[in-house]
Amino acid sequence: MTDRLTLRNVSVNRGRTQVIDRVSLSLHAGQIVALIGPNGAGKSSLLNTIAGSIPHSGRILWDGMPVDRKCIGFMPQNCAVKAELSVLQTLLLGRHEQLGWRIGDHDIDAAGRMLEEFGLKHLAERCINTLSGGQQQLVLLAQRMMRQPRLLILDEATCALDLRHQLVVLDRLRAYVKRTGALVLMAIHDLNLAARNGDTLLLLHRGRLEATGSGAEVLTSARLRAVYGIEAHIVEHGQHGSFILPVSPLAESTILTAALSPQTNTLSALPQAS
Ligand SMILES: Nc1ncnc2c1ncn2[C@@H]1O[C@H](COP(=O)(O)OP(=O)(O)OP(=O)(O)O)[C@@H](O)[C@H]1O
Repeated sequence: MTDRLTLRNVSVNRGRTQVIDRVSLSLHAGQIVALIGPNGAGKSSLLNTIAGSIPHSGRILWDGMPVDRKCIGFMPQNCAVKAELSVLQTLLLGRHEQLGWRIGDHDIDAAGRMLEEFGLKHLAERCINTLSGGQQQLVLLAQRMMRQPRLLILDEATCALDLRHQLVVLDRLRAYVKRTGALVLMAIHDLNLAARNGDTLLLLHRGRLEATGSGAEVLTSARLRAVYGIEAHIVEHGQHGSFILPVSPLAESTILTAALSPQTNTLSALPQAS
């Protein structure tokens, strides 16, 4: 049986405000799930809750059991490192639960392979707090993957990366899912990246799960208008599927009244990029 992450009626309060409102979902492992939604929608709150960092009501189960934190790799938003550790030491810490008094050759080899995979080998001896924001983000992601988690939870883990590194990371995550059958759950703001790389998209809006499905199912012009408050075209692009072309923000007053009208989802008149 494939592992499954199940949420039943999960609600979260922060301060006096309910920020997650009765979210229920069921996600099978062996896929990348992109969690999207506007600023303040509750993405980080939901991920922190699943990772066990925030109290909640309702049930969160992994394969029918309460989630064992040992099977989770979690990279929260803005998790810059201040410690004076080398990049190699930082990666090895990803395995701290397995490390005994000695660090074995296989751990060093695994860290070496991971550094290579992420193009970080030349930085192995550098102190992590001297790296750029994007380099740190890559190191911390590689560290989480050193744990070989069954459930990898990433909160905007590509936001500091240039375009090439974003693609490299998503490529690595895809390979990881294929190799291990893990579930990757990642909050991401770039909707095109989410649609292209997410097997399933979860759209969160004001703490509620607004839509679930493939990129084409979730990201319609009408939804972008109603949830994000933007006018956008969904441009069909042959074998690459569709992509979102943001045009303009709606006036605040229009956002609340934006209707969900499926007829306006595709603008086929736009020129197709070659
Ligand atoms: N520590 C906190 N105390 C009180 N309210 C909080 C706290 N952290 C977040 N919130 C509120 O919870 C709501 C959801 O915030 P959250 O960070 O989960 O959203 P998000 O979708 O991740 O946003 P972003 O895309 O901006 O990162 C927001 O209204 C935010 O102001």
